[in-house]
Amino acid sequence: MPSIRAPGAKKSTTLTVAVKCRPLRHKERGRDIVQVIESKEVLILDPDLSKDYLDRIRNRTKEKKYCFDHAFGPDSTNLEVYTKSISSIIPEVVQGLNVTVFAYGSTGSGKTYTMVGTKDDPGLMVLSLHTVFDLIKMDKRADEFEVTCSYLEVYNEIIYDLLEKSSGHLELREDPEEGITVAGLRCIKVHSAGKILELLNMGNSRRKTESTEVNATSSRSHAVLEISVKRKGRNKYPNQVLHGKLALVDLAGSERATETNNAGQKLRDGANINRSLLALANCINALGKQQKKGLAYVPYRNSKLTRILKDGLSGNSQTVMIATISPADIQYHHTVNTLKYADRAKEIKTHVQRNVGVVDTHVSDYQRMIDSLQTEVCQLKKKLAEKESELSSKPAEKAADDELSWLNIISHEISENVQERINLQKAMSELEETNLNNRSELQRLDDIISRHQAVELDGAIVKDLIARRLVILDNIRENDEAGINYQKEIEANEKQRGQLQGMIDEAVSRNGNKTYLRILSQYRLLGMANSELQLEVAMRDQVIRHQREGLKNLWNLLMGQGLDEKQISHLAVKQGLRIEGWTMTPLALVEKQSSSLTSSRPTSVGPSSGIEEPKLVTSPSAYSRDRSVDGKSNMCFGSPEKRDPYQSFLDMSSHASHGRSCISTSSAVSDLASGRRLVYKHIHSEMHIIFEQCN
Ligand SMILES: Nc1ncnc2c1ncn2[C@@H]1O[C@H](COP(=O)(O)OP(=O)(O)OP(=O)(O)O)[C@@H](O)[C@H]1O
Repeated sequence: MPSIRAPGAKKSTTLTVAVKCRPLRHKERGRDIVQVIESKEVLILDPDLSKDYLDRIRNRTKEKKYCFDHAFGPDSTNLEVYTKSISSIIPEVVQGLNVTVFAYGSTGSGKTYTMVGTKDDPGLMVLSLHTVFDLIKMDKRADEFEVTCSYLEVYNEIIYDLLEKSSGHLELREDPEEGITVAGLRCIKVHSAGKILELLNMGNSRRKTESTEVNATSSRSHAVLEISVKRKGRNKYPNQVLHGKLALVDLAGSERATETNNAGQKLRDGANINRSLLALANCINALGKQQKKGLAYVPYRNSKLTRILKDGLSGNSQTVMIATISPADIQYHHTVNTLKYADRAKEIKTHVQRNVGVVDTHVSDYQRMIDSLQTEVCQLKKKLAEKESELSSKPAEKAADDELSWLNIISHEISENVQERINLQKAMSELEETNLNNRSELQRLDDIISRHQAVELDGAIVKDLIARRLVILDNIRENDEAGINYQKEIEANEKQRGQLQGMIDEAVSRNGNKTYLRILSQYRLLGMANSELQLEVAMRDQVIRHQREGLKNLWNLLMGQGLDEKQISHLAVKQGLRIEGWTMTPLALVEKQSSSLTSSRPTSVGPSSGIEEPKLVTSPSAYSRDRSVDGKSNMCFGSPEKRDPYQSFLDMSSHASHGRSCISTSSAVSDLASGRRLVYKHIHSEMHIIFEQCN
C-alpha cells in the first residue's frame, strides 16, 4: 500500500546564546576588562585606562554592554554552564529531536576547554553524553535503543574522519530527507558513555593542533562529534522509530596573521580557518537579518563548515551557541567581535520537529543502498591507493612513480574542481529560487497595493506595504550581486578545469605507456564517482522536492477544504493509501465511522466550523493566504465554499495515482533505483577495465 506522511508539529525556537569568560592566565600580564552582571549581562571595559570619567559620561569610551540568555564569569565551571544552559534540552535527543551545541570564539578563548574539558572539570561533550546514557538506562525496559557515534574534522576545507586511523578525504552529500550527510563517515555503535569518551579521546589525539603565539595547543580544525539515538517501542508502535541527533561542535579559533606570527602552512591553515569562520559569521548575519527582512539569501555553501552546521543554524535543531571570550585587555577587539556575532545569533530561529521514521519505508532502504555503495567506492579508492603505494616502493619503477604522484595530484584536483562546480551551481539555483520567490511576492504586493490605493483613505496599510516592497527590492538586489559573484567563481572554476584537462591531454600525447593507461583509468573512476554523485544529488533533490511540494499542496488542499483528520483517513483508506504519523489506524477508523461519515458530510467549513487552520505554511499558496492583508484566502485550489471537499480529495488522489504521483513514493524510488543501477553497472565495468590494465 502506498503511504503518505502526516505533517509533524513544528516548533519555532530561537538560538540559546550563552557567553563564557575564561580566567586570566598567568602569562597574560594585562588587565581584566570583562565583568559578568547577574548571570546575563556582559560588560566590556575600555582597554584604554587613560580615559577619564568625563570621557565616559560623554559616551566617548569603547565600553560595551550586551545581554544574553546566560553569562558565566571566570569562576564558573563547565558543569555550571552545562546545568544552566544545556541540560534541559539534552533529553530531547532521546525523544527524537535534534540538538546542536557549538562553541564560538577567538583563538585561546577556551572553546576546547568548554567542549572537551579536563579530568577535574569535564566539558560539555562529556557531560551531555552521560545524560544521554542515563536517560536511555531509565527507558530501556519499554524501548529499544541504538546509539551510534561519529567524529569528523574540517581541516583546510577538507573533511577527515577522526575515528579512522588514516582517513581519506570525505565528501558532503545533500540528502533531502536527512539533510547534509558525509559520505563514507564511520558511525560506530556504542553502548556506554565511556565507549564514546574513549572514541572522543582517540579522535582528539588525531585532531590537527599547532602551537601558535596565542595558544600552545591551538586547534587548527573544526571538530564535530555526532551522537545518533534511534528509539523503537518494544510493544507500543513497534513500526515507529524516533531518531534524535546530538551534534557537539568545537570550532577552530579565528586569528589574525599579524598576531600569530604564522607563516607557510600555518598561514594557509589560518586563512582556511578564517574562511570557514567568515562564512559562518556571514550566515549568522544573514540569518539575523532574515528575521527582519524575510527572504534574504543565506550563503551556507561558501564553506564546508557552514554546510555541516546548516541544520543547527536554521533547520530542524534546537541549538545552543557558547561564545567564549578572554578577559584580557589585549583581546578587546576579538572579544567585542565575538559578542557582536553572539548578539546577532540571538535573533536566529530554528524549527524543531520530531524525527519519526517508519521501519519499513522504501526511502530508508534506498538510503541504506546508497550508503553501502558510497562506502564501497571509498574502499575501492583506498585499495587503488594501496596498490599504487606497493608499486611505487619498487626502485625499478622510480620514473613511473613521479608520473604517478603527479597524476594523483591532478586526479585530486579534478575531483575538487568537480565538487566545487556542483556546489557553485547549486548555490546559483538556490539564489535564483530565492529571488523567484521574492519576485512573486513583489508582484502580489503590487497587486494588493494598487487595490488598497484605490479604496484606502489614510494610506497606513499602503505605507506598510510599500516599506515591505522596499525590503524585498533590497533582497533582490543583494541576491543579484551574490549571483554575479557566484557566476565569476563558476567561470574561474571552468577555467581551472580547462587547464587541468590541458595538462592531462599533453601528458597523454607524450606518453603512451601502460602506467599512463592505468592512471587514466583511475582518473576515469574518479570522474565516474563524481558523475554518480551529481546524478544522485540531482535525481534525489528533484524527485523528493516534487514529492514534498505535492504533499504540502495536498495537505493544504485537504485541510483548507475543511476536512478533519478522521475524514481524511477515511478517504485515504478508500483510495488505498496509508497515512503515516497518525495514531489511529485508518482501517479501524473506517469501521468505526463508516456510518457516521455519510451523515457527517460537512455542509459548512472554514473558521466558523471550528476546524483548525492547517499548520503548513511553506507552499506559495499557504504563504499568500498567511500574509494576505485583505483577509481573503489566496489558495490556488479555490475557496472552500465553492468546492465539495470530498470531490476535491478524490480528484487529487486519482490524479496522484495516474501521471506524476505526488503521493506515492514508490514510483520515484523505482526511478531512482533504475538510474542508480545504470551508474552502478558503469562503475563495475570501469573497475573491470582498471584491474585488467593493472595486471
Ligand atoms: N575556564 C577555564 N578555566 C581554566 N583554564 C581555561 C579555561 N578556559 C580556557 N582555559 C585555558 O586557556 C587555554 C586556551 O584554551 P583552549 O585551548 O580551550 O582555547 P581555544 O579557544 O580552543 O583555542 P584555539 O581556537 O586556538 O584552539 C588553555 O590553556 C586552557 O586550559
